[in-house]
Amino acid sequence: MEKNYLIFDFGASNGRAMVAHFDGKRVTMDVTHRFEHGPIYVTDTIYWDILHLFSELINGLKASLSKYPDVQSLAISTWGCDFGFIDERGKLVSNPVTYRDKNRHDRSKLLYDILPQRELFELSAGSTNEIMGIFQLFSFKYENALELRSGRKMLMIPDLLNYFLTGRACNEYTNATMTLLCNQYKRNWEEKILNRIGISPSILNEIVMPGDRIGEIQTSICDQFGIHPVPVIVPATHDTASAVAGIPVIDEGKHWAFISLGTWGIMGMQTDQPIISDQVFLSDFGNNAIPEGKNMLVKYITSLWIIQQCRNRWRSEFGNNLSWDEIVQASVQVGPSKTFIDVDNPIFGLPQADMPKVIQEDCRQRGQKIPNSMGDIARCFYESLTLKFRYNLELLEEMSGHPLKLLHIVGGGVQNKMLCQWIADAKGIPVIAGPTETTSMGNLIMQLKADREVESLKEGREISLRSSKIDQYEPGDKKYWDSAYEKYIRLLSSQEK
Ligand SMILES: Nc1ncnc2c1ncn2[C@@H]1O[C@H](COP(=O)(O)OP(=O)(O)OP(=O)(O)O)[C@@H](O)[C@H]1O
Ligand SMILES: C[C@H](O)[C@H](O)[C@@H](O)C(=O)CO
Repeated sequence: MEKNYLIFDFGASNGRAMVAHFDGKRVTMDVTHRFEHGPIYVTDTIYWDILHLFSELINGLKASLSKYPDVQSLAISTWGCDFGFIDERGKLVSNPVTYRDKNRHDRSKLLYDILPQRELFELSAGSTNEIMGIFQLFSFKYENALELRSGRKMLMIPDLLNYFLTGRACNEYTNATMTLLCNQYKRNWEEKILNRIGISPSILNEIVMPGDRIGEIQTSICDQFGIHPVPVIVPATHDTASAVAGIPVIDEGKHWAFISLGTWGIMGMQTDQPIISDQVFLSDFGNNAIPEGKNMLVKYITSLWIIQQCRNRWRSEFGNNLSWDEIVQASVQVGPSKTFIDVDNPIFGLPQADMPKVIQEDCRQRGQKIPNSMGDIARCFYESLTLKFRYNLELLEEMSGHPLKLLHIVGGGVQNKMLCQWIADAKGIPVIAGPTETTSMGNLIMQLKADREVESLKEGREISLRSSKIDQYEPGDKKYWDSAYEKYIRLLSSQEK
């Protein structure tokens, strides 16, 4: 008998509700609701509009339940890092601040005066990339912000949405590791970190694990919106952890790595334990939880965000119809790039009104030829990103002590076939690309586990493999990429000086 499950996958620029039909072997998905949203700049801060997100959650629920009243459960995954607070009455204190807000980045040095970066890494095992939650929490502390004066419970974005739905305030573990407030060996909050930054542990809640049932839609919400109660499961609420859970792994025994390719390129490998070492720290990698007590050793690389920002700008010049295809074709036509950027340079991670100009200015400052046309700029970006991936894949090989045999690329970025082929060529590794919807697949696997339809992540990934459209890219000629890589490495080392 076919069973239906409701998935909410909210990304940083759009969200969707999907109903997955599971026939015991395979899954098909029906997108029942889609919406756009985005960060909002006001009073020198960039916020998320959490009530807009909640109203879209309700729209997704209504659309899905009217078509599929029999869904077994629902589960929500969103981007990581960000959180809001509820006060002592259980009311929302304010809109959550986004991980791209400048303040949390600017204040990281002050945090490190209290809790040195290396110590933070060793206590949490996480990447000390400034997008992580602790930097925002510290920024609130520094400002003596209302969030901390009135806030009684800190809830990550999916935790907050779950709380609005069910009335239960808890923190799901994979996303909790995106705060750097957890000790990933003990799988619990790390009081040493909280004490050092002067935050009361009481703001943190019971930790729940992917696959746990946390309740059902509360009566007041059902009455208000004319829907019926549905069990609420926590998946890996951090979308990347869900994406990794959903990878259609073709050979678990091979040394494989992954890139979750979207606005971020989250590159890494699955390991049994968090890895804390000099090499991991110095390479800006870190650990985050994925389901079943497993770990991902990852690096958060600013990726298609840069070209998305460029497209926003180009659309204002060339018209709103400018497609990804046209940008990719323009980059193909101009031929090999004469210039490169370091996509990890913080200026590329911030919202920019004119990203093409920021790229040109960076090239000028580094004494490189300035890319002029849309094609030149896109080519410079796509090649730089490809080389950055090669660089980090080599670091992963050094860290793990094994050559990589296979790379899985998942997420919206797999629609860029040229980029997938370039990554295969530049690293000389076969790439399995797809599906675009791995986060939803990973979300579903945890609902299937909660419903005892599958026993393990491994079994879930076999379902993902049977149900997904994947493309294989064999590595081609590496000569061009070897010479480009030499130039790129020179650029990276000149930056360090
Ligand atoms: N047809 C296409 N050709 C080339 N690139 C594409 C195509 N479609 C999407 N992309 C690239 O993939 C990126 C991400 O796509 P999309 O927004 O569908 O994914 P997503 O999973 O929602 O990403 P995120 O969750 O990180 O926001 C786009 O910014 C774009 O660079
Ligand atoms: C940086 C975060 O992990 C973010 O949630 C990431 O998962 C993402 O943007 C994927 O779309």
